Amino acid sequence: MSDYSTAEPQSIDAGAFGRARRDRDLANEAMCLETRHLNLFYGNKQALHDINMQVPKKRVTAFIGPSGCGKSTLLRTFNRMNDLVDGCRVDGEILLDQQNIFDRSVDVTGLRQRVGMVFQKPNPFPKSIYENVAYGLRLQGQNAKRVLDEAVEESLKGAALWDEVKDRLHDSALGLSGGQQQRLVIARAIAVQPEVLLLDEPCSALDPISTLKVEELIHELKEQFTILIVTHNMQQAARVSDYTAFMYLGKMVEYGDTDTLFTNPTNKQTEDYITGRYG
Ligand SMILES: Nc1ncnc2c1ncn2[C@@H]1O[C@H](COP(=O)(O)OP(=O)(O)OP(=O)(O)O)[C@@H](O)[C@H]1O
Repeated sequence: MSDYSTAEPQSIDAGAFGRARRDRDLANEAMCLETRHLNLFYGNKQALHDINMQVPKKRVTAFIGPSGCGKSTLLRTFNRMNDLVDGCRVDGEILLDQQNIFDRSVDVTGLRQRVGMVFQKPNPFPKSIYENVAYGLRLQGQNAKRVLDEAVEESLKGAALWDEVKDRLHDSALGLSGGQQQRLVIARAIAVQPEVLLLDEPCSALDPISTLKVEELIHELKEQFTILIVTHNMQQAARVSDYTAFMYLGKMVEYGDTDTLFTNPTNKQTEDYITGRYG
């Protein structure tokens, strides 16, 4: 039975998560990703300082912290999106299933298929709904109609969008609402069957109802994928995640089970932030 309820928590106190407590323990998890002494620099400016964390498989891990603390930078490092930023330099390691993603032998396009990403603002291509979802598979050389039809249907079902679009698959994706576009982008990401999904504030451009749908979707997707989410919204982090990392000034201040971090943080900075005393 799902432990997820859509009720809005009144505050971040014990029992106010809008869901049952999960009380996860990293010691009992199989790991998907691990960072080791990860430092990142934009030119001379260091944006990440000695990040060491393990990200468990098929769980939701949330990154929270004040603006500019490095949440998005860290998220983008997991599929080397920062390679595209001029002057950006990384040292340390990130292991994906025990292989360092910075190894020369790693094919970055392949890495980004294994580690898919969804951004804040829905970014469907100016193509049909069908072609948006089929895009990654076509890039891999898959053009068999039967295979694509099946993958498009499965992915749209997986993104909880199929019922809303099944009769208009060949219409432009740009005609969908913002919330539908974000679920389409998620369908596009899962069509290539990644292991990991990186979600960078996926709900911040959405209305409350679409936000709820995406949150419910995240809960379903973790059956299949390892999910990392950056969010500004602490209630959202508390609702959707199993584990939470609190970052401050490029450092990981506290990381662990979401229930514990929000109800009994070990660090004073974490406590100040989650109780709104930060600033
Ligand atoms: N492309 C870039 N070039 C130079 N500095 C950058 C770049 N991107 C981010 N930074 C800097 O790195 C630091 C971390 O930024 P980042 O966007 O990762 O933080 P964030 O926690 O995600 O912030 P927000 O919540 O506001 O999105 C900030 O000081 C930011 O100004």
